[in-house]
Amino acid sequence: MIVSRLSLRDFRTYDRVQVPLGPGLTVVHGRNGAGKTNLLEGLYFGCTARSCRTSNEREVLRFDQAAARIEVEGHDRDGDHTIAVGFQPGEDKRIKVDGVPVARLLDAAVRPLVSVFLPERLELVKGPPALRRSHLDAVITALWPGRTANRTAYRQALAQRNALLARYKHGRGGREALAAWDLELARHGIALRDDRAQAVALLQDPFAEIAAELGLTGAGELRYRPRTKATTAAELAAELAERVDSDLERGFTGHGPHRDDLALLRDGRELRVYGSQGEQRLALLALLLAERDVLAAERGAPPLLLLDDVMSELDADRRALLVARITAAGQSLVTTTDLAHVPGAEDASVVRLHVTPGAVHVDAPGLRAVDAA
Ligand SMILES: Nc1ncnc2c1ncn2[C@@H]1O[C@H](COP(=O)(O)OP(=O)(O)OP(=O)(O)O)[C@@H](O)[C@H]1O
Repeated sequence: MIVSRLSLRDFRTYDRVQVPLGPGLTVVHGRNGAGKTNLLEGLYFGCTARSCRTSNEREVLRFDQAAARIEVEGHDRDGDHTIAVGFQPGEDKRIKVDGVPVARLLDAAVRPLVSVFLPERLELVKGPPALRRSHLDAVITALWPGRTANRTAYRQALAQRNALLARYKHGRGGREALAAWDLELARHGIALRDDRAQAVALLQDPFAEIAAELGLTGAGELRYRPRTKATTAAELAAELAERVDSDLERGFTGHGPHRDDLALLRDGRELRVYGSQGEQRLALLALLLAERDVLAAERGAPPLLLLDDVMSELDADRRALLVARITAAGQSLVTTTDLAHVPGAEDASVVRLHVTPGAVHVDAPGLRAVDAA
């Protein structure tokens, strides 16, 4: 779905605001603290029913307000669509797609896939492996939605096996039942390992190429680090059986794809450990852009790309390359304090949203003008 309009009510700094989005690039500009990221977050919330900034979603309510409402309008091959999200802390979100209530927005076929770059997301490069694993798994879901069921089955088998291990550790059960779960876990584990390997294989070349283009010095590399060396379910089950004594002692499963990592490297060294802040930012941006290319190739459409404040740390040549790349296909929204930092921002095809606290001035000669405050 291409988003054509975003409406926010009582979301962060916005009382009521309605803004258009361009089919290509939309640039959100304004001084520090004006509310640019709030607008980007509102768009993400409208497409996913989640915040991309905080796990404490209460924070998105405008100060002293009880409820927020976010609406996203757009269109795809099948026609026009509307996604509405009503959020009131303590209650289930009220989500409607084309007027029909749905329990989860992430399963809705019409919603756009969204990829977001925020300074907070540097944790993906710097943080623990679990963050990169779950990011990689989200990419797999976006690439091949049908494969999500295998991951869920793996997680369930792991929870069952861990429950048995914990019971044994506390003297409440034997170890006989474990073998059955080993096979189940191994079967789904090998499939999960294969999916991750396949996704990383698709991402590796674009990641290296884009990292170089954005100015990462040295060779950028994405490397999948599976825990297991097994290539079949039987081999993985055998590995699990070999380690069963230490698992019983610990009370949980210490081996398998739930311990995998995705390494981001520069000249063979981990950016997580050795990368500067600037290098880590470039690597994150390269990863998101590589995913966008791969998704465009596999799914026929790139995700909506939201880039918060990426321009300030790039030199003029890199900015031009980045804008050329993101405007080549798909829809994107970029925030900046300075419009001059986005080459081509003045083009007639670009929608410019000038943000001042609580209000947005729309400059979109190619679209119907909307002024909102
Ligand atoms: N729930 C809320 N209700 C009202 N205002 C809020 C809320 N949450 C944050 N703010 C205000 O939003 C402002 C920050 O907005 P935002 O993060 O969008 O700024 P920005 O334009 O992206 O700035 P920068 O360029 O510095 O990153 C702050 O003044 C903050 O007090």
